[in-house]
Amino acid sequence: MSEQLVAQISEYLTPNVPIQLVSQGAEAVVFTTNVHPYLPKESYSGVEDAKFIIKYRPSKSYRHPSIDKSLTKRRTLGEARLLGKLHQIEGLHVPHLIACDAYNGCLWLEFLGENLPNGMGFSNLKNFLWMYAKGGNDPYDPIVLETLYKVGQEIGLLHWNDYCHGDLTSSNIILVREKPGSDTWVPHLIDFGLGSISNMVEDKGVDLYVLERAILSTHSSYAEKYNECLMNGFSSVYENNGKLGQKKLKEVINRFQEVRLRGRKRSMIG
Ligand SMILES: Nc1ncnc2c1ncn2[C@@H]1O[C@H](COP(=O)(O)OP(=O)(O)OP(=O)(O)O)[C@@H](O)[C@H]1O
Repeated sequence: MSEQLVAQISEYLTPNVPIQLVSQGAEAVVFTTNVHPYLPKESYSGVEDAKFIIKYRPSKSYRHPSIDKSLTKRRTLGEARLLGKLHQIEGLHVPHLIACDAYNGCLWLEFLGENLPNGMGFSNLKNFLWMYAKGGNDPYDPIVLETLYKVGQEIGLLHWNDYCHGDLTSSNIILVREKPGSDTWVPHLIDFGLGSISNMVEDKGVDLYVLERAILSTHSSYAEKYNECLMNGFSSVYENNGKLGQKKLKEVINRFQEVRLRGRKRSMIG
């Protein structure tokens, strides 16, 4: 990370907020901190390892300052609003929004997940599947298949409620244990920077295709079964919604197949 960026963030957050870098993407820098943005320390300091996420969109010097300010504000506010709305959908899991400073491009979010055993990395879906594919475990362990089904249900709920993710990779799905020590995982969807309210089957088909490709490219030997479990979970949400659900499911799946076909043609042509 450049010195200029570190200085920009440190000045904004002040030395009272110690931060640790998690990732630096094209648009945002993500940190963890043990400081809550507004609760007094006494109210959570008893909680072991209190941790929060800070997602910061730094200003971009290559953009005109006024365009930069308005883009930063719009994107930060957009993600915060979406998280707020998604949080109200029963059964859907996204991080709690703790605070939003749209003018400075900053979101504070609930920290989700944990480090997987045996140095298998952070508990996102990608690493979780690696753990079962590589770690001498059964890649078709019932825990894996059940977790994938639940991932499909999360996406089904998102789409059924007419929201789309926009960047549905296996790293943007964080798995959280149902209870400490439990082997049951609850998938949470993160990173709604490209998310939208959309009833368009095209957007839904693209979301499904992006995730299918992500699983195919990292877990090719098991991808067929994995994607089947995902789609079973996805379909179950629509099928629980009667005839309308069945009709809409057909539309989404048809479009998903079209998107897949377009993707194949594109990769054949190069
Ligand atoms: N609520 C959270 N709990 C735990 N980790 C998180 C959370 N939000 C983000 N992260 C971590 O930070 C990483 C980047 O976050 P996010 O995808 O939201 O930012 P981004 O800048 O859009 O990233 P990218 O450009 O890589 O897609 C995630 O892959 C995850 O490891």
